[in-house]
Amino acid sequence: MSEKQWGIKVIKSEGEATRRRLINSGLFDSRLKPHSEGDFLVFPVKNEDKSDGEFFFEKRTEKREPARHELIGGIAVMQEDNPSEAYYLLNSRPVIHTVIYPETPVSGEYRTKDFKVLAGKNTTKTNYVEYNNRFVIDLSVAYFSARLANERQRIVGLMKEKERVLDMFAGVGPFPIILSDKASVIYAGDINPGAVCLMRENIALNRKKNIIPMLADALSLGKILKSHSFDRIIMNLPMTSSEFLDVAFLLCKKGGTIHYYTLQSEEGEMLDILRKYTSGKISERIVRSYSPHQHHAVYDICCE
Ligand SMILES: C[S@@+](CC[C@H](N)C(=O)[O-])C[C@H]1O[C@@H](n2cnc3c(N)ncnc32)[C@H](O)[C@@H]1O
Repeated sequence: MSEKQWGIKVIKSEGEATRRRLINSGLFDSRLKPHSEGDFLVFPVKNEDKSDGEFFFEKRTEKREPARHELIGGIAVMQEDNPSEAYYLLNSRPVIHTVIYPETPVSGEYRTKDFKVLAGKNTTKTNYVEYNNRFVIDLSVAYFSARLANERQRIVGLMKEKERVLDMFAGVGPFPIILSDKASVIYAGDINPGAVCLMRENIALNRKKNIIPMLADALSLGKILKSHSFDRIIMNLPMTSSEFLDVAFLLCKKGGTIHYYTLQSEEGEMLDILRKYTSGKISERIVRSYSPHQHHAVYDICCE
C-alpha cells in the first residue's frame, strides 16, 4: 500500500545526515518508508514548505505483539474470542497452522474443552515436540498442556535410574514418555479411550519399549496391579485426585514418592488430608497459576 506525501530528495551520500536532521526536527513522517530513485534517496516529510514536491511512499507495516496465547505445536490457543486478532496471530509465525478459542472450561471426566477454530486449518490436532520427544495431540479428544513441560523435567531430575513408575491419569502420555529413559517400566493408565489411543501412537512414535498403556479407571488399579509396587506415582488429576489417594498409597513402595497435583487457593490446603496417609516428608510447590484465585500445586509425598 502506498500513499502520496511531500518528500525531500537528497543525494545518497547525504542520506543518513538528512534522516537524522528530519527526525530531530520532527519533520520526518515515520508512517512511511523512504525509498531510492537512482542516485537519490527520498524521505517523507510532514511539511510542504520544506519539501521538494510530492512523491509516492510505501506505508510501514504496523508491528505489534500478537494476542496472548498458549502454543501447542502448530495450534495457538487464544484467551479471547477475537477472529481478527486470530488472523494476525496466524500470520505472525509460520509454525502456527490453526488458532482456536476454548468455548468451555476444562470439564467432564476426560478433562477436555470444546474449542472454536478462529483462523487457519479446521482442526484441533497437531504435532508437538518436548525435549526431542514427539507427540500427536488432539485437544478436543484428550487433555494436554505444554505448560507442564518444566514440571516433567523437574520429575526427571528427581528420578534415580531404573525406577518403576505409575502414572494414574496419563492422558496422551507426556509424563510417561518424558520419564521413560530413567525408568525400568512405566504403567500409564487413563479412563479416556481417545487419550489411550493417542498415547499408544506417541509411544510408537518415540519407540518407547518400557511403557505399558492401560485403558483403566484409576480406582481399579489396586486390583489390576495388585502384585505390583512402584517407586514413583504421578497423580495429575487436579480437581479430584484426593479420591484416588487410597489406591496410590496402596501401590507406592515404602520410601517411594507420590507426586500429587491439586488446584488450591492457599498454601498447605491438602496437608491435613495427606498426613492421614504418611508420616514421611511432604514438600509443596506451585506449578503455575490457574486462575486469579487458584494455583496448580504439587505435593511431593514420601511414603513411609
Ligand atoms: C488433567 S489430565 C492429565 C493428563 C496428563 N497427565 C497430562 O499431564 O497431560 C487428567 C486425565 O485423567 C483422566 N481421568 C479422569 N478420571 C480418571 C479416572 N477415574 N481414572 C483414570 N483416568 C482418569 C482424564 O481422562 C485425563 O486424561
